[in-house]
Amino acid sequence: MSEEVEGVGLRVGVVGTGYGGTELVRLLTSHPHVDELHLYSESQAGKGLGEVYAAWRDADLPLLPLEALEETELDVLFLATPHGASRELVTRWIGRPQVIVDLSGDFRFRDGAVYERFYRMPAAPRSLLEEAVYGLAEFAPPELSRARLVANPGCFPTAALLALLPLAKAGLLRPGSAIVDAKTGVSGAGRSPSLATHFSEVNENVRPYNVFVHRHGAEIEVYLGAGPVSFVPHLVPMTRGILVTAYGELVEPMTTEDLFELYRHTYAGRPFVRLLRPGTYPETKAVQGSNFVDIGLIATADGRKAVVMAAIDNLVKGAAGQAVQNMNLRFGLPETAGLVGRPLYP
Ligand SMILES: NC(=O)C1=CN([C@@H]2O[C@H](COP(=O)(O)OP(=O)(O)OC[C@H]3O[C@@H](n4cnc5c(N)ncnc54)[C@H](OP(=O)(O)O)[C@@H]3O)[C@@H](O)[C@H]2O)C=CC1
Ligand SMILES: CC(=O)N[C@@H](CCC(=O)OP(=O)(O)O)C(=O)O
Repeated sequence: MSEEVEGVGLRVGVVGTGYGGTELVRLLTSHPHVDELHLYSESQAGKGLGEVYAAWRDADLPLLPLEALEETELDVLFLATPHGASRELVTRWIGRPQVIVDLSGDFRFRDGAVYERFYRMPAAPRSLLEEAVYGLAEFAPPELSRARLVANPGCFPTAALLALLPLAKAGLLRPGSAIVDAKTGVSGAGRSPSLATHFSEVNENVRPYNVFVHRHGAEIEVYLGAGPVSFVPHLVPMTRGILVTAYGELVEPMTTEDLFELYRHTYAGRPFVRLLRPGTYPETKAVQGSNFVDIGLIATADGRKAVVMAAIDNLVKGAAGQAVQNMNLRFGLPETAGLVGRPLYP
């Protein structure tokens, strides 16, 4: 899918050896335009990645302390760190690597007060919030191509916004009518164990959580721009994947075929959006391990409501994959560079 761009070889760093950071390593180690890859870790510095993850036991990937960021010139630094930690790291290192791509929620809201309400911690300095470019890759603004700081979207917002933005941008979604029902795999909660992600709490169980108070509900509302959104996430017993089923009232009646044409037009030429023909619906297994988003849709018989379903891998399109896609767009590389792997199936 991707062609080589002569002469571009990036020096890349990744901070954090959690699930997001390690997924970045998986993608970046086979990226055709990454010349150098440096890994930084707060808790595991001095070890190799293979000591932290058995899957990497044969790899020569040393984990450097964060202070080593001082010593290396980087073109891109990915922060796969929790909110709060990312705020500190960006404040300290902005401008040193040419670009920082942050996977946390710290720079996704321009309005620090909204951030503080949902994340319950102090927001980053206003100048940085205003500078950050929200990297929903398929809708990224032209400023992405010169950004110093990219705020990689949340996993649920990525799926929900890709499902609903074509309608909202066309003025066809009735404000305040959107309902987003979402199911997520457990890796969305990161690698640190907790009671909620304990095997016996998750296995053979499905449960809603953070109903109407999840911070991703606020992120979806801000970037959808179609009034309040009712967002209900559910935890389901799988490792990777998000399936969003979004419902919205239409401002004017539409058929399923009208919807399909609108989405086909909106996503024409976007390599990671697989729009499914009416009558076919997305499933998480068909995107696992890949940067694809599969989108299916249908209108109600009276044409007054749309139901749009989107499936992504939360660790790829919902995190590390989209972060690499943003790096590609930022540096004028083929959008698909390093992201051509097929989904794992079954
Ligand atoms: N998991 C997912 O599906 C998604 C995650 N995200 C976001 O991406 C970020 C990373 O998520 P994920 O990898 O899943 O989380 P994990 O909990 O698996 O990993 C986070 C890593 O951050 C590092 N870290 C923790 N505290 C600090 C600190 N104070 N300073 C520096 N580094 C620190 C640790 O790495 P080390 O031990 O090496 O120090 C830790 O392993 C989070 O902000 C998350 O919200 C976004 C979208 C989807
Ligand atoms: C299963 C699970 O717990 N998922 C996480 C996903 C959040 C996330 O990763 O996103 P941020 O970067 O916005 O923190 C959650 O619902 O909070």
